[in-house]
Amino acid sequence: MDALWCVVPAAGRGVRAGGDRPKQYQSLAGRPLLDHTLERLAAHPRIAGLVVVIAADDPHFSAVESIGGKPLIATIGGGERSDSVLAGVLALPAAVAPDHFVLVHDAARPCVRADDITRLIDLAGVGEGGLLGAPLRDTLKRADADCHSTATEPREGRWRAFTPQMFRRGALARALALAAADGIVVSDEAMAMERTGVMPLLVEGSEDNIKVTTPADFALAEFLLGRTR
Ligand SMILES: Nc1ccn([C@@H]2O[C@H](COP(=O)(O)OP(=O)(O)OP(=O)(O)O)[C@@H](O)[C@H]2O)c(=O)n1
Ligand SMILES: C[C@](O)(CO)[C@H](O)COP(=O)(O)O
Repeated sequence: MDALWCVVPAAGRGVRAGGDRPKQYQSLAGRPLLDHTLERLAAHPRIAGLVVVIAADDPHFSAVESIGGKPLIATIGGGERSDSVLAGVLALPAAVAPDHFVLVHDAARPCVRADDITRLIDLAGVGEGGLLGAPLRDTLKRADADCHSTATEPREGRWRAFTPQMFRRGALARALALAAADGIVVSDEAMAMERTGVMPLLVEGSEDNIKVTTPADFALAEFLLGRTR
């Protein structure tokens, strides 16, 4: 399989992270979180190029034509992550044919391991795509509005979804557009594909592929940056 392009949704507001700027531009080990993620993706030998999706009013993004020797295209996202991902898929170069696989990886996940990306490409690339994730290992509780546990949910067969997620360009664009037309906000690409009858392959990845979401996640991500590659 040829090297794949990767769409990087980076148009979020980072509300849960707080701070004076969206989390993807906050400092992680002395540099913007987004730079770590883009450089890690660009360093992967099976990634051909990156489409980074930014907010229309983003004053922080530094436009460059390449990173780590790989082409970098910037495009404008939308109100929901799924809108941004669709915009990124549509902004891929024309040379990325509809049946070519593409990756989608959150800007907010800077600690993704290269070996996990390789395994996803190798395992999910023989079917209709898939995603990195990990089986739930803790007991799962259902909470009421007052944070009291009302039930224990079965965890058998339950996974946490990570990114990258990997699907064929045309099928992904159609699935995302269909969800939007149906008024459904999908929380990941796999959900959009599942709605079309695809059963994405779950590929177990490292639990340190954290999504930086709250202020506390920055310290953990800094710790993990030095221990993952
Ligand atoms: N309209 C949006 C919303 C999110 N994202 C991106 O999707 C990734 C995962 O989303 P999340 O962690 O929820 O980021 P935010 O939406 O920024 O966080 P919050 O919900 O706390 O505002 C992030 O890299 C974020 O920049 C995006 O490109 N476009
Ligand atoms: C796509 C994702 O990273 C899978 O776990 C996650 O859904 C994105 O975070 P969000 O807060 O749902 O946008």
